[in-house]
Amino acid sequence: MTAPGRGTVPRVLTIAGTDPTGGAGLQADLKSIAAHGGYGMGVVTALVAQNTQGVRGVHTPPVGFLTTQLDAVSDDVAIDAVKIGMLGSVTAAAEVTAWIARVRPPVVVLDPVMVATSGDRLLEPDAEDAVRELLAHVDLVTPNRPELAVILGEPVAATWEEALDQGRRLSVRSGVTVLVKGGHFPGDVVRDALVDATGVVDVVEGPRVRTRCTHGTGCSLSAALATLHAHHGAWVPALAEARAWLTESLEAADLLDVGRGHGPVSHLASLWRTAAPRTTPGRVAAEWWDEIAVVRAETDTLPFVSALADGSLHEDAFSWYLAQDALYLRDYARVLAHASALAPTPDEQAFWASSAHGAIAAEVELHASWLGDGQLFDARPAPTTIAYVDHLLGLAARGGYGPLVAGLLPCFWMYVDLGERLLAGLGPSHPYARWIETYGDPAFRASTDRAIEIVTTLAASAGPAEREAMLEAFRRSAQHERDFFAAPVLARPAPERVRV
Ligand SMILES: Nc1ncnc2c1ncn2[C@@H]1O[C@H](COP(=O)(O)OP(=O)(O)OP(=O)(O)O)[C@@H](O)[C@H]1O
Ligand SMILES: Cc1ncc(CO)c(N)n1
Repeated sequence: MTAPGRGTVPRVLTIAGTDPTGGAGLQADLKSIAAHGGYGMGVVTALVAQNTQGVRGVHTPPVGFLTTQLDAVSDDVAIDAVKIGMLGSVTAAAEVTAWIARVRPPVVVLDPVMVATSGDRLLEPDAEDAVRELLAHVDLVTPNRPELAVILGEPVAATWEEALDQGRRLSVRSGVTVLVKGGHFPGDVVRDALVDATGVVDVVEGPRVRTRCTHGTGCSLSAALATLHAHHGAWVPALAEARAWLTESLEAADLLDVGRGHGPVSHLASLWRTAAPRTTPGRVAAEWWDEIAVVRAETDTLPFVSALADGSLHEDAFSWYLAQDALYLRDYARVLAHASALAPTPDEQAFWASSAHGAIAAEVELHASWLGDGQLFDARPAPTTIAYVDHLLGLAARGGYGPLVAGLLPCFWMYVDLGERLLAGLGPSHPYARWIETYGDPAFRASTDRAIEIVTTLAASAGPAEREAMLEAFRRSAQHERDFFAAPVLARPAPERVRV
């Protein structure tokens, strides 16, 4: 998605009642306007104490204050479109009518709100005439089945054809385009029709979404139409786009899990699906660590790891493991050096270079102190060692810094985690104490934290595809870590070998 240019975001005002649960009224309108790329503004006609189950009360501020709000907007902002929802009272309807006549916004959509989805009245019965008067000043009116009947002073339409006929008559009488809404008719297909005074009828059909969450569909649709008309300059394409959006928003509505009655639609579902989900380095770290929870648990329960922890590990198995680790470290250091070469900042460049140096130093130290005088004990790389190293060299060869450093991370993170836990449970005269102390060391923790910070900061700001590639590299390295620890016991069950 590209950022909109100057002057391309329509400024859309909703004049409506409120819904503190955010599914209908002004709150829903603002979400709908935003979902369609508009800048939403809101003037409150009435404060409604309602939720997904019903209306508890309505507080109407003095009508003079409604005008003060309206003028505050129109005195300052060039308005591109207006949507009018709940008016509540005769005086509010009259005030809004006078303001519209004065300001003459380019596009006005009237959703003649009379009754909430819950069945509660939102318009004083004596205000119906005032709503009819307002009709003369709007471009589109969007009544549902009962509202259409009330405005015409006729019985509620029994069939879709009857509703269309009522829409036609209303349009002829008022000169206003009517959106006849079919949401209240049964059937698997939901139809809406734009009817204009010349008799042209444009029907838009869509599947009926099986959900109880239809609270505020009318509000959201009319706000969407006001915004989309500002984009398209015509009602038919605006309705086609709004209906496709509404279907998607209804389909995702249950996932919101808001309220116990008729829940709201998920206004931003489409954007959430296509935009990269917002995250933070901390969240990435928590998710990725959790992502490898099973691999970590499998590593912890390996015979090699348990025997290392309690010190019962056979010396030969340990030496075999260390020889493999020395072989691993040599190439790991090369890959770290490659990360240093690719690093975007001097700080990261230095970090990976210093880690490369640390890995080589560790290899030299292993040779010197454990494996004896430069002789690797059984020094051919095992399949697990080759597999891990090849994975890392592959990441380096493919050239992407993100997946490469994500692939390097488990070698820090899983080791420090294991080292710290083994160190905490270290008994006296443990044969492998020195090895454990290396990895449980606070300096190694500090390096690990820096590596986590570099990788997760990069992942948090990456697009979805790059982040997934990084996670995949991280996941696969974690599996290689586990397999590396599984190899000594699996490859050489309790070897009774004599050292030469
Ligand atoms: N279950 C559904 N599946 C698909 N579209 C629906 C569904 N329910 C309503 N719609 C659509 O939602 C829009 C509003 O419909 P409806 O006729 O119910 O308006 P409304 O009664 O003014 O809404 P509300 O008072 O709930 O805000 C219409 O475009 C309608 O076709
Ligand atoms: C404020 C307000 N406007 C409209 C509706 C219609 O759903 C509602 N429930 N609340």
